[in-house]
Amino acid sequence: MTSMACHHALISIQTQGLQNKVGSFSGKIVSKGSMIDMGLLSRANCYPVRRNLFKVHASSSSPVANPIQMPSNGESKDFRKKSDETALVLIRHGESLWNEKNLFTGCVDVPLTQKGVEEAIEAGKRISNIPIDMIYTSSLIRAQMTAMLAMTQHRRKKVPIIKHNESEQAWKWSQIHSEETKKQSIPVITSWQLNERMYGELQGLNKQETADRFGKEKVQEWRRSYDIPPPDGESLEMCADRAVAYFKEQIVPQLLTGKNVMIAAHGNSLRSIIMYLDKLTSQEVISLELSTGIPMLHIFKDGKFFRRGSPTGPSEAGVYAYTRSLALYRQKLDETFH
Ligand SMILES: O=C(O)[C@H](O)COP(=O)(O)O
Repeated sequence: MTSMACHHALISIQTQGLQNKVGSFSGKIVSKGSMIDMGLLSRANCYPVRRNLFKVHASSSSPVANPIQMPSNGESKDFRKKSDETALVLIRHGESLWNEKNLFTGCVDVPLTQKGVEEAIEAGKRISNIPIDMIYTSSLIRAQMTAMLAMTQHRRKKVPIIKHNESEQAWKWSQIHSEETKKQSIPVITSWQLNERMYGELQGLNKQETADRFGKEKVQEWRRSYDIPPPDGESLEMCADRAVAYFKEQIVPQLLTGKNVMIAAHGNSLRSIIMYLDKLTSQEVISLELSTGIPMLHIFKDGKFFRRGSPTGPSEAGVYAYTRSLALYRQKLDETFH
């Protein structure tokens, strides 16, 4: 596959040097999977209090194969046959006001532009036929806006609800006291560990002016290398230490219980997670670029992650025919919501 064709197929991922590692991005060739570190899953949790708060009953999940609740005699009935695969959707937030101004943003909490809002809605259309049972976002508003706006387009029409975990009281005061209403909602867990890499002394500086001042190569090294941190900031490796650890400790257990998960986060926190999922080397991750507002799909099956490319192809069939389970899910949506 030429790099142009790859670029077209995946849009946001620069693939040079990556094809051999992850297989074809056209979706026709199954990509190489990554074994989950099962040892880490059972390791003592770093966030014991939070973990209990986040526990969601497995019965509220929507396995890919038969996920939706079909109305029957005016009542909802679950169609839940255990599926052996779950979907993992990753999405970088839409354009922010500082992306527009070309400023280093990092952990500064900046909202989306109008274009970013539109990108999030467009992303939502592209994943509107993919099951989503849980959403994880960073604690930054641009990722949260993106997740919420994307979900307005989902055909299942469940309501995404932020689980407030800043205190026991906030948690308690935001409880839902109807099992039926709970079934029609999607928990949204916000977590600082998914935040953008902290850009240190670069935060608020113009990217072009910084390159002019320190040299293009130096700035590119700060922005894309694996282990060289920007002044007083986090390297990708440091960002991975918290983002990938959170992914393994909090998100993988949800996938293992059959939950379909969406993560709305940031260029570099997602690069570190994709590096883990696709087993990229520290050299390969240098050329991994994520565009704003482009969703990416992985399938989790038998403890491995399979990249399914980005659901942005010209025809949706090319996207959703990737797996039989996703095709079945879509068929159920067609039958129920048409
Ligand atoms: O934090 C930022 O400035 C951007 O969101 C990501 O920056 P990058 O393109 O340098 O990775």
